[in-house]
Amino acid sequence: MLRIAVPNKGMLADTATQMLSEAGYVIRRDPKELIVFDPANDVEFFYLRPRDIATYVGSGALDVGITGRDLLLDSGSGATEIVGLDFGESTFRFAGPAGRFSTLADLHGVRVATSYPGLVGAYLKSEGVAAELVPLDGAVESAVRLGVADAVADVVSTGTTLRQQGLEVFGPVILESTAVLISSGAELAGLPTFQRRIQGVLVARQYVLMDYDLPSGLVEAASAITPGLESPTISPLRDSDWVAVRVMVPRVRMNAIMDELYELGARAILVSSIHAARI
Ligand SMILES: Nc1ncnc2c1ncn2[C@@H]1O[C@H](COP(=O)(O)OP(=O)(O)OP(=O)(O)O)[C@@H](O)[C@H]1O
Ligand SMILES: O=P(O)(O)OC[C@H]1O[C@H](OP(=O)(O)OP(=O)(O)O)[C@H](O)[C@@H]1O
Ligand SMILES: [Mg+2]
Repeated sequence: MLRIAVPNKGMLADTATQMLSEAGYVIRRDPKELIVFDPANDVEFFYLRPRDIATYVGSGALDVGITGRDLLLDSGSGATEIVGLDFGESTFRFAGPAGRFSTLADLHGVRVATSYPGLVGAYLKSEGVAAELVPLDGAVESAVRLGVADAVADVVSTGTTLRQQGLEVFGPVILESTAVLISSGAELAGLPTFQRRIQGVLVARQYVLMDYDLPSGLVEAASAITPGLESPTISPLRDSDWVAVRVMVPRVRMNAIMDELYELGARAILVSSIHAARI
């Protein structure tokens, strides 16, 4: 049986649970439930703090898990990233009072507050910067105003929290983070199926199905616009001057592609959602 760690709270929890539901797994009905058994799929889900998930998976206590790349690296655990999950994107940055710092080297001998001491310590070491870390549990942006640190290193999403505290980012991006699927490295019988199901959810979210009618002489030009994953499906129409084309296209490009196809001469261009996929 595959044992899977899922965030029980925080920024990643809702989307992670929704992905599992879309992948056909049993999810918890009550936020207080910590362990959910899914006998039909031979898996067990453990709802844990996102910050602890890499530790459980790295130790081999659990087989796979969903967490943030930043949390995985901060943990220093031996778990490995299998695939990015296209949600929970953030950047990890240094920030300080507006105008006070401009480069990484300015951090020499300075106090840096963070709730990611493993990640930040390793980064500063690799860059040869000797700063003093001030480990905090959260809300680190307040540390400068309150005088316990000179700068912070933290997750930045919209940048609103920094701005409200009169701080601005400086220096290089420490990390581009996203939610990731991580594994203990053990080769387990159920793992390939779980991975394919998660991949199927990603594909269903990233792609749409596009159908259009096309003058048969334009197939090559249209295939250049919509090459599909393998190759577009071309079906005959009753009017032999026309064909029907069915193809997967990236959701973010769907409208631009419809415009290009229409200009080329395609008509009756229809888009539908993909509910599940195995690629
Ligand atoms: N706007 C955001 N704010 C905070 N975390 C975000 C944001 N966007 C994405 N994330 C990601 O979510 C994860 C952090 O999740 P979460 O906030 O639940 O953990 P935490 O900060 O350690 O816990 P808590 O806030 O409950 O103390 C990280 O991987 C982070 O990169
Ligand atoms: O750039 P923004 O959109 O403002 O988001 C970034 C903020 O969100 C997170 O805080 P969270 O709510 O997780 O609280 P925490 O600091 O206590 O972890 C993060 O630690 C930043 O403080
Ligand atoms: Mg947080």
